[in-house]
Amino acid sequence: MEAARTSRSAGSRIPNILSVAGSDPSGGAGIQADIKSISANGGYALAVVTALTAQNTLGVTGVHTPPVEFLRRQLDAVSDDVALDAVKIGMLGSADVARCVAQWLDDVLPAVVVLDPVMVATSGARLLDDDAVRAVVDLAARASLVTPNIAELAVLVGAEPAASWPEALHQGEVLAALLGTRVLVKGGHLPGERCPDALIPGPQGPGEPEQTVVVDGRRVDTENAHGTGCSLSSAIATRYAVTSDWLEAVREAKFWLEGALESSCSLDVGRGSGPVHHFHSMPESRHHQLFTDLAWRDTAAVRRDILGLPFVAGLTDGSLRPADFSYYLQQDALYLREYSGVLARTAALAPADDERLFWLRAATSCLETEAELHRTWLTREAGTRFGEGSADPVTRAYCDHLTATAARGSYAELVAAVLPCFWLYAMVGDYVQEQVRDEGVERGPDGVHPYAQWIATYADPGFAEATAQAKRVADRAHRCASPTERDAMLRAFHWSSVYERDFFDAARSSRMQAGSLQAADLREGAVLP
Ligand SMILES: Nc1ncnc2c1ncn2[C@@H]1O[C@H](COP(=O)(O)OP(=O)(O)OP(=O)(O)O)[C@@H](O)[C@H]1O
Ligand SMILES: Cc1ncc(COP(=O)(O)O)c(N)n1
Repeated sequence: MEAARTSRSAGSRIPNILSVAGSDPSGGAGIQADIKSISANGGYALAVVTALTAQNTLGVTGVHTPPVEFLRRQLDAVSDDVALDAVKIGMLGSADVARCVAQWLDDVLPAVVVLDPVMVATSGARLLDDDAVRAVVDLAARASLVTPNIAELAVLVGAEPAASWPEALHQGEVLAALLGTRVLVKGGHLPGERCPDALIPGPQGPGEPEQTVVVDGRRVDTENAHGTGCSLSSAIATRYAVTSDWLEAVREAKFWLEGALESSCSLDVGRGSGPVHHFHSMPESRHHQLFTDLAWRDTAAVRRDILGLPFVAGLTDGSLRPADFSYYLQQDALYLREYSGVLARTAALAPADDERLFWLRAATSCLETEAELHRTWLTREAGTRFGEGSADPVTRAYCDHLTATAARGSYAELVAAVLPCFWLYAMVGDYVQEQVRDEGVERGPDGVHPYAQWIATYADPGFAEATAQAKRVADRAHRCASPTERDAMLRAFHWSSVYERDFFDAARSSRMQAGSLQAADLREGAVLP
């Protein structure tokens, strides 16, 4: 039964998928699994409850079935208002319930119906009365796809459970012919290293595979298979509503379920057969993201500012005034002295030897390698010595921020505060080097780029490796940090990034300030100091 009522508008809208199923309060099967599966597969989940079970991962201790009149009310409430792209049916429980749902299907004629003929829970509890099988078969004839497991397949065709895959396929073909609809035979309960399913076509229609297609799959070694049938059928209904292709829907749903089974180990729910992790491939919540991803995203605007600074353009095409570069280097030399002290403090707080060594090396190299560049340039070009002069307001503020964090913050916060000095320099170094290479920009009078040595220092693979290591340490610290500490890390990273930006621009702003001061004072006829 295809067609009749279709939803308001096809296309890119998120499809509405209704689950009509029993409730599993432990969340692994039934309507709870369906809602997660539909959501994880890109649908909007609606849910009508056929029965309430009292169950957990160990078993079912009770079933309560509300009056069928109320079931019909729930069904009508949904279908009177919402255009349904697909309906997935799970636990029916009794013949009355099955008949009620069948009647509603006849009245509403949903475009797509996937029936998972739930009969027995993994734990062994019966979820369908003995006398209800006939009513389920009647209902199944109205479905677009039926997805029985090995035991359910046997009951539906009135045979013993298949002991082999070929036998299961044969029973699937018998059922498809009996019902006149598609059947998905599931290999989950058969032994073997593989876990194949097979889509057996119903009556031929356009786009319908003519023959049975086996969709092979790996068997995941896990005890957590509670609710796989519910999750699979909901996923297929959703993916079909998106793709309009049964085979594609089965392939996508099975691939997704394999991941959910694999990731079930990241959950810790109950002592029995646990649930699968429905949201294994969804972007993790902000709480579970890497610090470096969060921090990088949060400071995108600051980085845009940095790459747009005249200082960076001047470094790239060599047009940066040597006086501005000397100013910058002089401030940087003052900064590096304090920064190396802060790195040494970071080392002192480090929880493990490898991290301690890393920060100590960074503190040393900061004074040795980087300072060398400053020494050479400053002596040659500016006639001053490394660390001479006084800190301007930006340098002062940046150093105060770092030393305050070193004095009062946790290790994680301090790591976040020192990280931008690695990361943003590596970024600028790479950016400038790439531009110089790609655009063949101006060289100095001797054919050499005037700032080649600076560029080489920060675009150096060794510096890139140190930056990568600092990022790994920050992510590790973030994983162990409390929520308050995590917020503090983001704030510390943000402020250091802002200071980095202002630092690159400090020579120009101090010149502009002096210039505007001069202009204003001249206008007023004042005498400059
Ligand atoms: N260990 C496993 N590894 C990989 N796939 C599995 C595994 N167990 C089941 N599956 C898959 O899960 C889906 C459900 O299969 P299964 O035969 O277990 O249905 P079911 O018995 O109706 O499920 P449920 O356990 O929810 O009752 C099928 O696609 C099957 O291939
Ligand atoms: C409400 C409800 N519906 C379906 C199942 C079958 O799932 P499983 O076979 O994994 O126990 C269940 N246990 N509970």
